[in-house]
Amino acid sequence: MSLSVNKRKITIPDLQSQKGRGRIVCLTAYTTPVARLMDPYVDMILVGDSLAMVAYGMESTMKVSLEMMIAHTRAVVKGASRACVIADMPFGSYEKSPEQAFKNASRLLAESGASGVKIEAGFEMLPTIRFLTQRGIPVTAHIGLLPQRANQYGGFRIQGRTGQEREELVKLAKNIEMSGAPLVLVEGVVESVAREIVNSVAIPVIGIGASPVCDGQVLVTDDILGLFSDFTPKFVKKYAHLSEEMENAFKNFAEEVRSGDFPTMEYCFKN
Ligand SMILES: Nc1nc(=O)c2c([nH]1)NC[C@@H]1CN(c3ccc(C(=O)N[C@@H](CCC(=O)O)C(=O)O)cc3)CN21
Ligand SMILES: CC(C)C(=O)C(=O)O
Ligand SMILES: [Mg+2]
Repeated sequence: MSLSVNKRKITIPDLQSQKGRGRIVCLTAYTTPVARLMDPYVDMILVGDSLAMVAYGMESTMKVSLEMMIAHTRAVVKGASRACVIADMPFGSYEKSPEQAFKNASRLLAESGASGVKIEAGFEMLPTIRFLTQRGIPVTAHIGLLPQRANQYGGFRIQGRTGQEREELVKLAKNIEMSGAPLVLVEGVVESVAREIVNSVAIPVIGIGASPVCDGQVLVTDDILGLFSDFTPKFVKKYAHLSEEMENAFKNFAEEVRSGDFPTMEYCFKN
């Protein structure tokens, strides 16, 4: 059954109840109007640090500040009356220690009204996941392809292709569950590894480029709308081509202003 029949606010436990049932629907949003439009149709809205590349023209997700994440998450919370809002912790705001993570995650939640945070995690983040979840902050752990570590991998590289990577990812997912995380998000892994992860944990696994075996799917909204095209990952399906529509609108406006066709009297005040 879909959570979409619910009228009330979807909570993290509601999402957890979907393990092995319907699929959790998630998209990113960074602004109030976009959150408001998707709210009736999605279970979860992720305020991703992808906003660095999608909304600020930065070349990586590494330059987003906590202040930017707070401002955008607050805007999204305003537009989300039923979807569960989760915010990415920015690079540098949580890796140093569980205490640093708690300080910044609690600020992000308190100042935005989001329901939980997401961090990019390897084994070294397990104590932090435990520290936060034991203190009232539900942490979604993002594993697999970690965009905040692109410098280390030498780009956005699909994970789980070697036997060792595969074993480590499955072990990591199990440890994340044991550390108290309510959800795990898996990005850019081969199908067989995603399947093993989904079957190894009792918490929902939300996938991006991680095959249909996952308990939920997330994509970057600007990608599915055909608004962002600096690059298009193989896992993106375009559901609209808004760039073309916007370009047409800009071109037509410019032409009409230059020709004098806009504004006509119907757009003018008269006394
Ligand atoms: N607009 C946008 N969409 C995203 O999905 C996204 C972001 N931004 N920014 C942060 C990360 C970066 N992501 C990416 C970016 C590129 C590939 C990509 O091009 N992957 C190659 C495969 C490379 C390999 O085989 O190792 C591909 O062909 O899809 C994947 C994920 C996902 N995230
Ligand atoms: C791609 C998703 C999972 C994300 O982390 C983001 O949008 O920043
Ligand atoms: Mg992110």
